[in-house]
Amino acid sequence: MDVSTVLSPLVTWVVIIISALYIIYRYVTASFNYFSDQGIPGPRPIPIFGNMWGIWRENLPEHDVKLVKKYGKIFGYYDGSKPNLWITDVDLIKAVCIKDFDHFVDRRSVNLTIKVMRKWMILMKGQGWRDIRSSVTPAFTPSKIKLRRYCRVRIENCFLSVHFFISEYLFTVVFPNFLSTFGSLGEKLYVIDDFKFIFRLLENVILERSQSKKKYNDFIEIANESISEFKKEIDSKTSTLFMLAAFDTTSTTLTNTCFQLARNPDIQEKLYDIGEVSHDMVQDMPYLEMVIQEVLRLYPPLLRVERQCTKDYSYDNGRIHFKKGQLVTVPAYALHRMEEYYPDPEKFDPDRWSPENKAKRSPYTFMAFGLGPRNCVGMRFAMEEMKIAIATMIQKFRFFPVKETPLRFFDGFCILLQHFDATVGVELRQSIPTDRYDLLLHLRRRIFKN
Ligand code: HEM
Repeated sequence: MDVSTVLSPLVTWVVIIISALYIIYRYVTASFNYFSDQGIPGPRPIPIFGNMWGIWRENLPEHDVKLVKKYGKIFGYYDGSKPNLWITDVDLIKAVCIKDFDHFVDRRSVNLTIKVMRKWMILMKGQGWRDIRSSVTPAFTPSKIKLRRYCRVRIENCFLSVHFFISEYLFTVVFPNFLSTFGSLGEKLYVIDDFKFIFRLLENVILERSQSKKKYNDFIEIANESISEFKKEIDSKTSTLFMLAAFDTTSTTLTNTCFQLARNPDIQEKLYDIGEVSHDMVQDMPYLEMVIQEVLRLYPPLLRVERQCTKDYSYDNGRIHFKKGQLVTVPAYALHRMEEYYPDPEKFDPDRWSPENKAKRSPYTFMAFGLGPRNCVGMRFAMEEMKIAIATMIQKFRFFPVKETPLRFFDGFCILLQHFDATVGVELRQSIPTDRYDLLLHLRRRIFKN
């Protein structure tokens, strides 16, 4: 047999395969010179995963701190193949979130077809977001909040938390079109049991309330009122976001506050001296507010604040270009731990928030509630709710550290801070006839279902 007749189909196949691999390689790495062309530093990306390979093994808060330390205040990162500029430079943060917000209206596209989630305000875009934001905002003005007496924050509520999905979320970041392409499979991945529990709970509460005339004055009512005032086609599922945004963030912050108070008895006693609280008093509790702000600085429940460029933009006389579709990340957790902005950053020090000390710092160094027109709509509500909860707890209980106290957060890709294990000692302040009565709150968090 003629060797050339055998070789030529083989050679043809080898050439086809190599060419195909080369084309795929070029396709998946096409965006990888986006930042280097602009002279912006950053970690080297790899095909398909960009800079996210192995991130599921990392502890995300620590990962973000390391990156910022290594690459500085402005650097390029790739979520899969998508360019994402990380910024901790206060002028650029201000430009993106406030001054030139018009170019950065949206958050990342998740392309959800899942009915229950696609109307979440946090995921909405452009005009749809503007419409719902302007209808919801009036429900959170100080006068409206004042009308609501939500002292019914029960201790179990404080510690309710949704175990946010790690692998599922990572998947949608690297492959953003997956959910829209594989609708029902996406739904199965995303809507985990914890979510279903919350959805069902909320639906039942709303149904029950619709059948009674009783006023509850809590955030479920806020969400529902503002949504029903909104004339467009919005269903009650929108309020599931309020429930998640409100429960998870506030419960995490209350847990973290208990920890810091346990470790800092002087600060705890200073809060106790404030005495009984009422709604009106809570407005004027500067020290309590300083304590909560310091807790939020050390542990911002949302580790990263994100924007997507919605219109091409150029910054600093064209030094940095943002193309439509590009992502921008403000790594809040890492920003809050930058020595330059917060000296001795690991130290819990509420005095950083005294008016004099605050005035020495740029306001754009604090991102716990985000910034600008797209910041947290529930910020005032959350602050008041937490102030009342903490002041009420401190009057009744004293927190103290126990052996297993180290506060740890889950490893893996989850931009919500999730406790791995949180144990704190609690004793009743009132003297009880027999002896001191010690309670141990064991707040064990499990990512894996039992
Ligand atoms: C400790 C409590 C809370 C923290 C730390 C927190 C933090 C945040 C952050 C960082 C954002 C993103 C902001 C940005 O991108 O600039 C956000 C958005 C949001 N938060 Fe909160 N939040 C808290 C409580 C609440 C509460 C109580 C509610 C509702 C009652 C709420 C509702 C929302 C909504 C609807 C958005 C999306 C806003 C939009 O896209 O326009 N949050 N929150």
